[in-house]
Amino acid sequence: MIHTEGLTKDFVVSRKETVHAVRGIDLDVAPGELVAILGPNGAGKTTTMRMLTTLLAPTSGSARVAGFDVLTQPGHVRRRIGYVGQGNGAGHNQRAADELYSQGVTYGLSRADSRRRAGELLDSLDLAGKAQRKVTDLSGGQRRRLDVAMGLMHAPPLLVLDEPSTGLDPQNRANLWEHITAMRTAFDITVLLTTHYLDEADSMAERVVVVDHGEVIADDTPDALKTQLAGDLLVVIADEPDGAAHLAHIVERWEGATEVAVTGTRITARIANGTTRVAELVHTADAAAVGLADVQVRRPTLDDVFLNLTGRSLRESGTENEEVAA
Ligand SMILES: Nc1ncnc2c1ncn2[C@@H]1O[C@H](COP(=O)(O)OP(=O)(O)OP(=O)(O)O)[C@@H](O)[C@H]1O
Repeated sequence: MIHTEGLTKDFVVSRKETVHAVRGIDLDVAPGELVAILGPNGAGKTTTMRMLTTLLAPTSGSARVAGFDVLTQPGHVRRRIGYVGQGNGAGHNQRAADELYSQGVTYGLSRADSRRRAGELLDSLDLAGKAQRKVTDLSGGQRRRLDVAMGLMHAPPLLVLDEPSTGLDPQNRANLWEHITAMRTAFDITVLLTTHYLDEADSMAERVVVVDHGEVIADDTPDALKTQLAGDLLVVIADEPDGAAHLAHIVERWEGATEVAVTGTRITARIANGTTRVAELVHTADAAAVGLADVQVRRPTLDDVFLNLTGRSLRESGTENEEVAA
C-alpha cells in the first residue's frame, strides 16, 4: 500500500539555514496493516505524512501510495487516501451530515451515493444522533470522529491520521480507537497514523515505526521491539545490602543480563523473558542464603525502547531537528 525509498525533505528556511526534516525514509506498509509512526516533536512525522498524501513534494527519494507515485500521479494517490490532519478538518457552521455530504460530492460521488455513504459512516461512528447538529456544537471526541468520517467518505483503501487522538481525554481517546479499529475491519482499510501516546501505539498498532531526527530508528511489532531492544526489567529487593550485592554479581553472569545495578537492597537488571528467570533467581538466592523481600518483572514499554535506542526518554524528548547550514 505504501512503499518509499530514501524519502527526504529539506526545508530551506534561509540562505544559511536548511532544516533536514526527513532524511531518507524507507517504509513499506502492506494492505490491511495498522502502522503507527512514533517519535518526539519535530522528528519528521507530519512532514512524512504530508509527502505521502501529496501535500508536500519530496526533496529526493520516492514514494508510491496505493500503487501510484506521489510526485507524478498525485491525483490517483489522493483518490485512494483519506487524510485526517492535525486539528479539526470539518467546517464550523455546517451540520455534520451536510459536511459529509459535501465532501462526498466533492470527491465525485453522486448525490444519492453521497447521502447513503454519509448515513453509513454516521452510523458506524456513533454519530447518527448528531447528524443535524452543527459541527461547532459537537464535543471534541465527536468532532474527531466526524473528521475520520470525512476522510472515509470516498471509500479510500488507505486512511492516514496525523495525531488523531491529541487533545482528547483518555475516555474519548479509547472511544476513537474503538471506532478506528471497527472502521478498519468494516471497510477493509489500511491505517497509517502518527501519535505521541506510547501506550496507544503499544496497544493499538500492529507495527510501530520509530522516527527520530527525520530517520527511522526502529520498525517492528511493539512486542518485538520491546523484546529485542529492551528486555524485561527485573527488580529484586533483598533483605540486606550485602545480600543484594552478592546476588547482583551472580545475575551479572547470567546470559543476556544487562544493565545490572544495585542501590542498597534493590537490584535491577534488564533481561529477555524475565518471567522465566524468576524461579532461577529465587533458587540462586536460596542457595546463596540471600533473603528476598520482593521480586518483580516489568515488561518494557516503548519508552524503554526509545531510551535504549537514543539514550533519552520519548516522554521528555521535545528535541527539534537541528537546523543545519546549507
Ligand atoms: N514548512 C516548514 N518550514 C521549515 N521547517 C519546517 C516546516 N515544516 C516542518 N518544519 C521542521 O521540520 C521538522 C520536522 O517537523 P514535523 O512537523 O514533520 O515533525 P513532527 O514529528 O510531526 O512533530 P510534532 O510531533 O511536533 O507534530 C521540524 O524541525 C520542523 O520545525
